[in-house]
Amino acid sequence: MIRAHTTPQVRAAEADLLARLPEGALMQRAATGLGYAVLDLLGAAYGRRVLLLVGSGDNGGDALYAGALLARRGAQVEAWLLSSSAHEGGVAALRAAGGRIGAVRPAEFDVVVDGIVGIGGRGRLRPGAVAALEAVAGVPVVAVDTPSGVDVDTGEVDGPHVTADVTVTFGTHKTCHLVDPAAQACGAVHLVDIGLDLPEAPVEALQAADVAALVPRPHLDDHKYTRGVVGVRAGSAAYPGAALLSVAGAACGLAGMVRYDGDPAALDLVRAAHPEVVGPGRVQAWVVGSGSDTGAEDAVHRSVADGVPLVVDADALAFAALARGRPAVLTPHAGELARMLDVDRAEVEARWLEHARLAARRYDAVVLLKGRHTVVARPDGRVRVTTTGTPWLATAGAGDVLGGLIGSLLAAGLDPFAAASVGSWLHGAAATLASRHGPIVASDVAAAVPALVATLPTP
Ligand SMILES: NC(=O)C1=CN([C@@H]2O[C@H](COP(=O)(O)OP(=O)(O)OC[C@H]3O[C@@H](n4cnc5c(N)ncnc54)[C@H](O)[C@@H]3O)[C@@H](O)[C@H]2O)[C@@H](O)CC1
Ligand SMILES: Nc1ncnc2c1ncn2[C@@H]1O[C@H](COP(=O)(O)OP(=O)(O)O)[C@@H](O)[C@H]1O
Ligand SMILES: [K+]
Repeated sequence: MIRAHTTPQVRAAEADLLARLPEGALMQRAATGLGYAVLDLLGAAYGRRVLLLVGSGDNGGDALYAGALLARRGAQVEAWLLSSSAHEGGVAALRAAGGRIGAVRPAEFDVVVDGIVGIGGRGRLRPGAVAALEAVAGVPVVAVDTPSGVDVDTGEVDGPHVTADVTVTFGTHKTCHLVDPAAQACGAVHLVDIGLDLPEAPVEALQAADVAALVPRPHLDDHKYTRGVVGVRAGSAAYPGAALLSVAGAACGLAGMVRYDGDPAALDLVRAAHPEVVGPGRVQAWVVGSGSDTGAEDAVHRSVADGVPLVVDADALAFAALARGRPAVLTPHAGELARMLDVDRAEVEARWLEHARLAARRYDAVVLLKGRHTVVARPDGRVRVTTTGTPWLATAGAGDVLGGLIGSLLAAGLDPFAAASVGSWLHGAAATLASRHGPIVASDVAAAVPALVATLPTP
């Protein structure tokens, strides 16, 4: 599991550790990890030209000590001090190692180390920092802890900021490493363990091993009913394809049986494509709404009345309030969530975390906000971010497949938060697997799920 802690949590853990370690030890751990990460990127130190952008705090201190490490290995290191003060020990260490302070000719560097601000950054970057970033545009950047200029604890970006190739963070991940738009500014994120002892994290990202432990697998004595039956109420005369794709997601093999109880107009198509799918009857979970058109309200009513967990997607999201307080997963994209909350789509896309959490609280259900890094929020504020996937997944009908897949996980007994986060992880990873030979369509994603599950590590 990747865990993202808040700045106050990191500060508290740091204070705890600082009290037990010799002075400067923590920064040495951080700077050493940073220095080797820069070395990794450069391939070698000797003769390479490194520019440190140094702010007034400990983030700049990390950059200066890492610069000293690189200078001792033969790199030409220069530090551009962006403030009237800089970490004194770091400045002395860089000088002692042969590094230079000031007199910078920006175009000539192999890498820029962004030590402007980390978790102590407040508000927009100051003009001097913005000018420095403009001067080094085009040079690869390693960000220290966080890309300067992004909001560390929300993932929001409001103004100029660093766009890094690599971000080297310390002790734990922060929200900005997972949640867009800030996550897009991080590049590859590398975590350096500095020994912090941390509490439970409010934001996390499942990894393959976590998914392997959560994904339902049949027991020796299971039969189809004990594995769970998922029912699909999707599709309409206008949108029969949505029925097919929802069923395709539900019929990836993770539940024991799939029932189709949608528009009769789509039934023959469903039967022809999925002969294993049966008609209406008892289910352990419902998937409602994809392409449901005018039948959406009735589908939500009947599914809620059944008392089993449900996935509410697409057209049914307009009636999501009917599922309030039920074990439910609502699966809007940004435009749909904007309508649910009566705000502009741009507002949602600027503040993913805030809006996913707000909707989860307001609808008292798990909300899965679809995007590049999908955000899954529980009413109590806990969040999982999906980091699997590929831009090829932005294809019509992919959301229908996701709804069906999550429904099958609910039917198999996963709670809504687990079903949503595991389903979303599998969906993204299946898209990546399916797209290894090129472009994909939604049904390719469903078709790749079984092969993907086969690659999961044995728990
Ligand atoms: N907390 C921890 O556990 C550890 C922290 N370390 C480093 O320390 C950093 C935090 O250091 P600090 O608390 O000194 O804070 P930072 O160095 O992140 O930033 C604070 C400094 O930047 C200036 N500043 C704030 N907002 C600015 C803005 N918008 N534009 C320009 N300058 C701005 C402030 O005047 C302040 O002096 C971490 O990000 C990490 O790099 C590591 O050395 C080791 C462990
Ligand atoms: N840029 C992107 N990178 C990765 N995944 C994306 C991107 N854009 C969208 N997605 C994913 O693609 C799917 C699109 O679903 P959705 O918007 O519901 O489309 P549809 O309604 O056509 O099915 C979602 O799972 C979403 O997370
Ligand atoms: K930084």
